[in-house]
Amino acid sequence: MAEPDHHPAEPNKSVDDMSIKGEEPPPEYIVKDTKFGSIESSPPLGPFPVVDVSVFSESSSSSNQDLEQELAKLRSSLSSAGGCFQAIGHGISNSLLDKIREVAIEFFSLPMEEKQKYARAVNEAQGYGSDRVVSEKQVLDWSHRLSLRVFPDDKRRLNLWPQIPQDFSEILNEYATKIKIVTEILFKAIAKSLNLEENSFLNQFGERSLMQTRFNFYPPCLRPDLVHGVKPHTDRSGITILLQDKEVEGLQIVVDGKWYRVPVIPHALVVNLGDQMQVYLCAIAIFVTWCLINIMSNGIYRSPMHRVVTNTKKLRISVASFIEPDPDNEIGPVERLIDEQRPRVYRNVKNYGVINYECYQKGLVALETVQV
Ligand SMILES: O=C(O)CCC(=O)C(=O)O
Ligand SMILES: [Fe+2]
Repeated sequence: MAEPDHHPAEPNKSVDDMSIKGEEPPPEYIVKDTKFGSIESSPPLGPFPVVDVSVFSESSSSSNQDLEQELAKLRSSLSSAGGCFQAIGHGISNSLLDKIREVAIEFFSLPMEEKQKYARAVNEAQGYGSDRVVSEKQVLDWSHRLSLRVFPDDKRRLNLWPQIPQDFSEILNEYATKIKIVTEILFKAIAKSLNLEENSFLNQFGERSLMQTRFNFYPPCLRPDLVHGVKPHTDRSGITILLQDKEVEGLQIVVDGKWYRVPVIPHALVVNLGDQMQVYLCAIAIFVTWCLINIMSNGIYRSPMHRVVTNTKKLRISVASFIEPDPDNEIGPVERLIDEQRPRVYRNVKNYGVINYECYQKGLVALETVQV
């Protein structure tokens, strides 16, 4: 039966099936528009600093000098140098990081029939499958995802949490709980790096902030030069904490208009800001100019443009956790910070996640569409 007009067709072949059979990517996967730069598997390694976040934790006994040094790295990485850093000293054990990757691979290796039990329904965000199709022109990405809401925990849709491997739910719960703690430490550190009150972001995100964890699977592709694992986008979140594959590279980030590879550091977490933080910080950055000399000289903290490329030989997985405020809250620059000298840059928006997703799937820059 034909799909109704308002649902552009979902892909009829699965990428893992095409990958196993060694099929060339069909036309709907082939990238034609190179507005964001052509696909290169090996651009230079990027200038993404490694930040020891243990110095930010309340129980830390590190010296003031160490704290200032890590805060300086945070500032430079989130403003000019690509909007991303790799966090070590985050307090999550190597064995838990390995376990979450293992259960991801075990799930992905199950027969399609089993995985389909957790299939994403058309027009829903959670579940297993390819990305939702929102436009006839959408170029499809060479990846599958399993997306699950993990917080607030009363909002979990447990029927979409895999039963095989058996310990999947337990490990995800343990991992997500630890990531939440890391996020709280980072929110406080970011506030500190801007000379803001420590709880500024925690208060804005609130007790019931959302956390969505997405397992990304990128099967090998015969023609990595023609497809994206994930097309160029900025994250819709406030902040994203990404566990990369332990061995296989693929993530690239734009710095000053050029693509750079993000190196694999097996037990580090890649941290980047998302659009919702950029909107919020935009107003704050103007408000607190006097204490931001070094940030203002580099622009404000940004949500970086990134993409994933595939390769011919190895499956790549990653586990991304997106933290954002309640979608029913209207977000936007804080009203009292806007006046004639400090004009509004972004309009207020509700449910920004939907705007972000539909824009990037159509090849647009999401934040540009909410500028005034
Ligand atoms: O797989 C990765 O390294 C990044 C994935 C990503 O950008 C995303 O899920 O938003
Ligand atoms: Fe992303």
